[in-house]
Amino acid sequence: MTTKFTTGDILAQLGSVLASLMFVWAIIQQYFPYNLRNFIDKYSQRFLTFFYPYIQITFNEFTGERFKRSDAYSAIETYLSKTSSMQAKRLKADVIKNNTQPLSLSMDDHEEVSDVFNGVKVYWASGKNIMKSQTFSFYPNTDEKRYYKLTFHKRHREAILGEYLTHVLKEGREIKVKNRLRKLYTNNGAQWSHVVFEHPASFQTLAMDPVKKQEIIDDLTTFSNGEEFYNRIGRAWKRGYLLYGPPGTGKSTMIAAMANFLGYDIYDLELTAVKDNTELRRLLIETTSKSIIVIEDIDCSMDLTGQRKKEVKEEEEEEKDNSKPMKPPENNEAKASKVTLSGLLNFVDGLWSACGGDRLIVFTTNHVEKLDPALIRRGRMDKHVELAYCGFEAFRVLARNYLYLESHDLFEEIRRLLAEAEMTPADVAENLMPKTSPADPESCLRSLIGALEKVKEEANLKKMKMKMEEEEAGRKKDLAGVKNEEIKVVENGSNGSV
Ligand SMILES: Nc1ncnc2c1ncn2[C@@H]1O[C@H](COP(=O)(O)OP(=O)(O)OP(=O)(O)O)[C@@H](O)[C@H]1O
Ligand SMILES: [Mg+2]
Repeated sequence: MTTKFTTGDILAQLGSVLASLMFVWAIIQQYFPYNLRNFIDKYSQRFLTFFYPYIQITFNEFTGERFKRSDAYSAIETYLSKTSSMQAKRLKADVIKNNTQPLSLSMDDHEEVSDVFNGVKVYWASGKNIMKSQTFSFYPNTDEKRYYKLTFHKRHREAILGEYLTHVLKEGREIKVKNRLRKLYTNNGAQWSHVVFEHPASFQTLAMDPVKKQEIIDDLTTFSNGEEFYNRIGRAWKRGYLLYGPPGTGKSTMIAAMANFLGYDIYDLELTAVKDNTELRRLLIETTSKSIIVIEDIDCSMDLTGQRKKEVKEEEEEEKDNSKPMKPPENNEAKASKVTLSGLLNFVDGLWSACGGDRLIVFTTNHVEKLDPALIRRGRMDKHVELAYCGFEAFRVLARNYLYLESHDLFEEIRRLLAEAEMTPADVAENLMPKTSPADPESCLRSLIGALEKVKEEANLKKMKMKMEEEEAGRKKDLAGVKNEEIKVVENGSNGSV
């Protein structure tokens, strides 16, 4: 009869041999002189590696700099959190203030979990070394050095050291970016200050044509996963979006939805507060990767000749206001804007090539026709998105969000009216906002129908007025033509009489 040993049996045997050796080693450490201990340590390790086919790698929590947590350790911790929550018996929980996930879980000390990568099984164990403190303290001992130990068979050395570890670190970092508290930066002159970004907008709640929406989601996904692609084709990892449409169609809401979808920070750049191109460059270089840089109402922030309109307007008003003392000319000069279109274009084209990481730049405007074609050509603003008046599909999203309605008898009437009247999603949303508790969907829909009819009526009146004005102008023109003719005739007549 032959006895079969499973891999588990062999590992168990090796484990007990190791445990015995460790025990012997502990005794040796107590009683043998330092040199002899070193000697035994060295040769016992060689002996073990000869018979033990597994490789171990330790990732310490702190390396090098005393108070700096190792990036690899925290990426591994994040990477293992999902596996740990399913496999480990003892877990550590930490609260993270995040919209999507309230707790971060990791395995407790001296736990072990396994992971499989391309069919290869590896083991991750957590452990800690406690340093003996020389001083007495009432506080808990902080000299605990935690580590993760990765164990795998030596025949997989190449795959694990290369592909697997790269995968672990990349995925861990990505999850960390997604889970972090995101920030909204605004510039006060040349300084960024930030608050926590907690806008609830999402693509689900954004009312727009579903096909267009899916196109944008796909584009963003491709962009955010495109590091290798951008490297391969030798282009900076950036993408420009131009969002245009009338006020209240959801441009700012879409930016918030984009940031939530990608897990990016937002830098809301107020161009009118930036002194000159140098300051602009400095501000933009300070932005971090995985962020969206937003310039709202680009046509109002900057004139296409390079002078900011707001300030020019202010100056004009000041000139009109005689009660205010006039400022000395040099003061006015210092105040004039020096941020130019070419400065902005140079930045859009050039900076990201020098800074690593991915960035989206988003411009919004109510008047796309006013923008210089140089600013919005593809390559600078790669994707142009029109946020339009509310269509029926966009209305359905709002009805679902505001009133939990998938369908209703009044929907057909609303579909007909939306095709005839121009109303922004912001106005439609306002009409759908429940005015009673509990909400009465029908009265909200009727209020929307009333509002749409009013808009339609006003538009018809406006059209009629314009037509009448045109006809009046035409009549006046004709009359003027007739008068001119009469004058000519009179002139000719008088000439003839001479
Ligand atoms: N497409 C939309 N989907 C959902 N809500 C919308 C949409 N458009 C507007 N809203 C609602 O209307 C409000 C105003 O919208 P938002 O600020 O995004 O408009 P905007 O296009 O940026 O306008 P402006 O050009 O004046 O900056 C938002 O708070 C949001 O609740
Ligand atoms: Mg806006």
